[in-house]
Amino acid sequence: MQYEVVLPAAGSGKRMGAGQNKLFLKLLEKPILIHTLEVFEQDEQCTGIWLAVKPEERAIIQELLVTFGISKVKGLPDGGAERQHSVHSCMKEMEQVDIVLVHDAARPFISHDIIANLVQSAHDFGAAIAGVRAKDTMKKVRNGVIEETVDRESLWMIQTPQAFQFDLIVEAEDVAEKIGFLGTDEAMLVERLGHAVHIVESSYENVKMTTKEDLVFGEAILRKRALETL
Ligand SMILES: Nc1ccn([C@@H]2O[C@H](COP(=O)(O)OP(=O)(O)OP(=O)(O)O)[C@@H](O)[C@H]2O)c(=O)n1
Ligand SMILES: C[C@](O)(CO)[C@H](O)COP(=O)(O)O
Repeated sequence: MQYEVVLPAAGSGKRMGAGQNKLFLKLLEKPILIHTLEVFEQDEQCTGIWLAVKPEERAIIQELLVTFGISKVKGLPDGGAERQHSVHSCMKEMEQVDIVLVHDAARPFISHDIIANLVQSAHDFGAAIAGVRAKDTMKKVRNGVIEETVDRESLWMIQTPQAFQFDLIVEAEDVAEKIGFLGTDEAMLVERLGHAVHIVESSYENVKMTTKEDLVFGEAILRKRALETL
């Protein structure tokens, strides 16, 4: 089942502390951004990629697309102050499609089988997001003191891709912009509309490259996968 993907790539990478957009940092000699783009370039079901970028980084990203042979990018709209704004910027330029995925460009390790499950679930139910079950005990903390231990059995660590029927996510983004609601993921915007969002079990390898430690994990995952192909 075909889909288009929105990849927000206009962040500043503050938590990475690299002094640049972390997506340009390399994992085994290839930029994080390219690792992620290649997943969708190589997925036959992906019919288009939309990349939200900082205006001052557009030229360098266009050069990277040519260098690495990424041909599916349909547009590079300006990113916004927040991740949600960057995503919405892409949505405003897209033409109608059935299913659209939103995926952090900082998550290079998503697999085609999980993407396919998300697309099918979004087709069936309207909205579906990737996640993994919490592995650690989770507690609410206030002023440095434990306030509550949350029942771990019902807790999931949410990732991207987040997959939606196009009209649903466009409505959710438009409403959020109109009322000034800011979420940390797209699912929050759809939940606010009262629409059920389904979970699709993902992989613990689908790590978002956020802090320097994640780069170590990332290169280890790449080496592991290289050994598996031998
Ligand atoms: N205004 C923003 C903020 C983030 N992103 C993108 O959204 C994804 C997830 O965001 P995050 O991991 O938080 O990236 P940064 O915002 O760059 O990181 P930080 O919060 O540490 O600055 C990344 O691919 C990032 O490039 C974006 O397109 N526009
Ligand atoms: C969308 C997300 O990846 C789901 O876990 C996460 O909320 C993004 O957070 P960030 O601070 O914008 O990286």
